[in-house]
Amino acid sequence: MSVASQLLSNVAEPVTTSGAKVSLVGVGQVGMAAAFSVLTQGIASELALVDMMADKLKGEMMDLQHGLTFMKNAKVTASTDYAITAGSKICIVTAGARQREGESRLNLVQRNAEIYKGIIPQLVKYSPDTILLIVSNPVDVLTYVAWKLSGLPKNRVIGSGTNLDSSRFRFLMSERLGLAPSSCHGWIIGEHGDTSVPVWSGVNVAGVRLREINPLVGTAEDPENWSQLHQEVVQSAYEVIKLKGYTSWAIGLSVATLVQTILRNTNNVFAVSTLIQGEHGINEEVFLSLPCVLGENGVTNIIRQPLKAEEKAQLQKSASTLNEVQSKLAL
Ligand SMILES: NC(=O)c1ccc[n+]([C@@H]2O[C@H](COP(=O)([O-])OP(=O)(O)OC[C@H]3O[C@@H](n4cnc5c(N)ncnc54)[C@H](O)[C@@H]3O)[C@@H](O)[C@H]2O)c1
Ligand SMILES: O=C1N[C@](c2ccsc2)(c2cccc(Oc3ccc(F)cc3)n2)CC(O)=C1Sc1ccccc1Cl
Repeated sequence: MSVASQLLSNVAEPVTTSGAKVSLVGVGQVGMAAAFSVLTQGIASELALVDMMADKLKGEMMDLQHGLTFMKNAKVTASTDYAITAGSKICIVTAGARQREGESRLNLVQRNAEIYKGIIPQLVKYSPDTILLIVSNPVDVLTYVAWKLSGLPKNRVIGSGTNLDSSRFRFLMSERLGLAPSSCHGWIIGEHGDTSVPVWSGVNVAGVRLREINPLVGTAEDPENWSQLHQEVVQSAYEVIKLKGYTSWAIGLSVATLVQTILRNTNNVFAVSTLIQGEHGINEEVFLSLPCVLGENGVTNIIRQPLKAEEKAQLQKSASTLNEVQSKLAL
């Protein structure tokens, strides 16, 4: 008799398909930061990794497995075969090509859309009830591409959107006020990246709107130049790239937080990319970020934020731009 059979007195067969399985495609800088965050916070009971680079994939899996004694236990698997993702509650997609020096966003979109054609149908084949969480850039267009390729309902295809933009904004606000970032509230909406939209009317601490104190906050006439905070959100992205060559920890933590909210059905609100056709006078079939209620069924509600005319105009401009880009894609 084996040691195991002498050691273990069997009572019942263990369940093999865990209830909190998360799959992650793309074990690059962002993917591994997200994987590490999900595991160290004990968010998933099973984590399946997929990538096209077999050696890196196996190495990352082994390295995470070797740390499991220091974490709440989880099953960590990896394969270039999407069958490993079967039964996933959530599939995170960070796979994609990075923007080349001088490459247009449209060209990047087309390259990544092609990559998605090999990923999204496979994920849905093995996990037809999954929620897709898209991170690859340009994230808003690629969330639309994932929605179209997957055939899933709009509530189950979510982009990380301006969740990272908003967390950077809250950190920068906290630095100005000497408060914890979690006590500084501000929402960045619309298109992720350079053209995101800060909703200045809602920026507050403990419900005290900065605009109640200084009505010029967020305007060019503001002597304190609070609008620089949003410029710094964009600048800091470029600065991190210049300093370390990529970004990982903040986006990884933001993805893990979204995953936790969905798996635990906690109905927290985050700025994520969702199909916003019908909101704020937008008629195009585009994904942009608004404050969304997240739970086990994905996006269950969009918060109806009162927006200034200028903020609405910026959203509508982004919607038109994305619609133009999407119309050129062969999906
Ligand atoms: N949404 C956001 O806020 C945000 C923030 C940071 C980065 N990003 C984006 O995340 C993406 C990943 O960034 P990164 O720094 O991790 O890049 P990376 O190059 O380090 O990793 C990408 C990974 O994808 C894999 N991959 C590529 N094609 C694949 C395919 N067809 N199938 C499976 N795997 C494939 C690569 O092998 C690589 O391991 C980029 O598009 C980046 O712009 C988004
Ligand atoms: O922090 C980040 N690192 C990035 C990156 C990561 C690895 S290579 C490039 C990065 C940085 C700067 C510009 C840059 O250009 C793009 C390119 C395509 C695109 F769809 C969005 C931004 N990308 C990806 C990315 O989305 C962020 S967040 C961010 C980016 C710009 C402005 C504001 C924010 Cl919050």
